[in-house]
Amino acid sequence: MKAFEANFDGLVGPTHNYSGLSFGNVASQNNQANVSNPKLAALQGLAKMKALHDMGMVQGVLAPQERPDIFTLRRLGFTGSDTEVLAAAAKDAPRILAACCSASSMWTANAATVSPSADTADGKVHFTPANLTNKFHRSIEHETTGRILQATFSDEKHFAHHPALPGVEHFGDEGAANHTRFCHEYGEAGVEFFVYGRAAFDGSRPAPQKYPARHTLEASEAVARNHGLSDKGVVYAQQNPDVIDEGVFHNDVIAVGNRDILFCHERAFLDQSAVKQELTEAMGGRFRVVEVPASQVSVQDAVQSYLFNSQLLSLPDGRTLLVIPEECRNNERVWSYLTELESGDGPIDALQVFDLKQSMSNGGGPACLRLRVAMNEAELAAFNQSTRMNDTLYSTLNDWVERHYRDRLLEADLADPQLLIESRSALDELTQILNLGSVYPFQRV
Ligand SMILES: NCCC[C@H](NC(=O)CCC(=O)O)C(=O)O
Repeated sequence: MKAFEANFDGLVGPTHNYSGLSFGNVASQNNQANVSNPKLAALQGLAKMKALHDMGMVQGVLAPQERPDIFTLRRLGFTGSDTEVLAAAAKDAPRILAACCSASSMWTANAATVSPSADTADGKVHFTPANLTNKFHRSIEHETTGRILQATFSDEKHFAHHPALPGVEHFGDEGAANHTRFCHEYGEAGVEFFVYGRAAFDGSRPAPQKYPARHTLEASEAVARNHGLSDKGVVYAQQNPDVIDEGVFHNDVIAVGNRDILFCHERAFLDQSAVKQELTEAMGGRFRVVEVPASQVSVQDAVQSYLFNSQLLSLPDGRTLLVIPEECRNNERVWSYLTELESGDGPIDALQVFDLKQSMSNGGGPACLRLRVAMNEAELAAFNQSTRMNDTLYSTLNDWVERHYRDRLLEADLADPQLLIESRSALDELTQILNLGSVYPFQRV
């Protein structure tokens, strides 16, 4: 059966803001307290989704989360009416309030790890929502993420859903941002490549010194077991701990892969030559690596431009496209590398630039915004078609954003009870547009 790679992008939620919540993520830290524009952020994301749909790619939408997260604030001891909860949190714990208002679920590369049916023992597509334990504001996503994934991929004949791993640092799991699947054809068994920052149960292994390694080897191994992957279909690699300390908080900031191509920086992995060899062997010798030398693009340039946070796509006409953020064009060294790459005879044929500045300013590029789900024709027909991008859904969602979103948000606005009302009424309407049922806590009380 023919199979395709679908990209499910996170729709940016109405509370998108810059709160500097992610220690180790340079953009998040540098833009703390800047004014955000949630409306523009959502429209920029939708424009990318529509463009991929127009290229003939299968494109889906994943709904954002309910924020402000009143339910978490109540768990933390804030009481009274919703308005009183917001006011008390703003007064006594403004940083906790900010964490409970983040629109960070937009970066759906962190939503889950997905294994296509060709790789799994039971022949189903498997999903494990990432626990995102390392950052409090992200650790409160996985439950609702799981419900949104179940509402998007609900047919039990084809889709299997697991709960997130235990929410402790030993099993820190950042999902598909640290997972890539290689294959020759999407419908054939592939090689799932799990990249981790540290080994939690082995203190003798190297680890970053300055910034956290969010993802552990043990988390990846547990996901591989739960998904029923075969030993020969899995390769593990450790991220170079030094580059984590230079701001590479996820592997998708320094490497991206698709089919039989790995595009990465030469300093991406610990013992990089062994990693390349292991992947090549697992791929039966047919594997291509495009490795960018530090002499042309430094790790700092990669972190600043998000060159590797690109989408490497196989277009319907067979060409390979690299989808990059505008920041790549604005960096002289990166752009000169890319111009050479495009005109050379390597595996990357074309470039497409997108303006994703609102998301980029929080450390999320084109690849962070999407969750890849490779599916065969039967699975494609079985997922929730109301979440599939097309011309009608694009204009419906644009109109929905125009009606519900603000174009300016500061930390001081997060306690505004009106923002909570706006956000909930927008999401209530969205669940109808996307036919999701009651996935949000406020719809379930
Ligand atoms: N894959 C990209 C994830 C970016 C995300 N940034 C944030 O959460 C920043 C939020 C803020 O600082 O307001 C993160 O670091 O996990």
